Amino acid sequence: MKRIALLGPGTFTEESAHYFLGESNFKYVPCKSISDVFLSTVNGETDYSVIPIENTFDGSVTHHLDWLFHEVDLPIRTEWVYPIKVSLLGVADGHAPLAERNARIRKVVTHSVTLTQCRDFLREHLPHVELESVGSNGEAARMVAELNDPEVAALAPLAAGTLYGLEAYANGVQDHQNNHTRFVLVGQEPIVVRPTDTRKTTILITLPEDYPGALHQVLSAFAWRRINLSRIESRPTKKKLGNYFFYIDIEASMDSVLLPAALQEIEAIGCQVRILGCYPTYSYEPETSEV
Ligand SMILES: O=C(O)C(=O)C[C@]1(C(=O)O)C=C[C@@H](O)C=C1
Repeated sequence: MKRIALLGPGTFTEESAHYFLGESNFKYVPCKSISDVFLSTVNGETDYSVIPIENTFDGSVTHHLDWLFHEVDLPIRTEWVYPIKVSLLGVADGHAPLAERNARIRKVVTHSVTLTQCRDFLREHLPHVELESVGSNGEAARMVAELNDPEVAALAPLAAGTLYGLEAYANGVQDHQNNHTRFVLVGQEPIVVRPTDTRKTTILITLPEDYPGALHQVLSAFAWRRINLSRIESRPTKKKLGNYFFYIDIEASMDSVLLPAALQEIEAIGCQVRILGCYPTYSYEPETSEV
């Protein structure tokens, strides 16, 4: 059975992987930090890693993109987009009145990305609390259960509350209902989850130095072939101040005629092109009762 490293237990990453890959088709290996997730696949302890890379409201998880460029050579094998619904969890208090509960809480523990997704909620309902960020939301829930302190709460998935025996003080507290996170599965071997017609290609491009208009030429290689780009992000190469590479998501497959031709044209002007993956992509289909 293939092994998959992910942040967990009790995280959104785990919940989304169970949803898209199935709970029993793989052996899931929960890790405390994202570097442990990456390294377990790099060191051969697992076959794949699940990495959150983008959120609707917080944008790219740049730290994770940088790992893919600088630290590891793990191709992207598939991608999925999953809705993030955050709950406020704490020790059971027999459903105390909301105002009493909010006044009692003095600290909220969560993952830094979840914090940015719940800023308005915190400002409105818990403006007085101390905020502590930890490696994952599952870890936040675990800490609150272990502390067993009614003054400390976690922002985490509802499932983490069930896992650690916490009460849900409030559900759906993320500031926007349309809150989604994009996850990628990286690893050395291709994987087939289920058939889909949608494929994407992700590339990393480093521009030649002192070549005026290089980025314009890169973009026009896609534009005149009518190849759609869904994301372009610049990140420092860390070699020299002002030196950047571009992380580009392309809505086309390397099996098409046009995309390899566009990449050849880009290489011909002296750009370095690294293909990070050409992979199937899945999106969440809500149950009809959820719509
Ligand atoms: O801590 C978790 O629950 C995670 O799965 C991590 C993570 C992230 O790193 O973006 C995943 C999805 C949510 O957007 C918030 C946090």
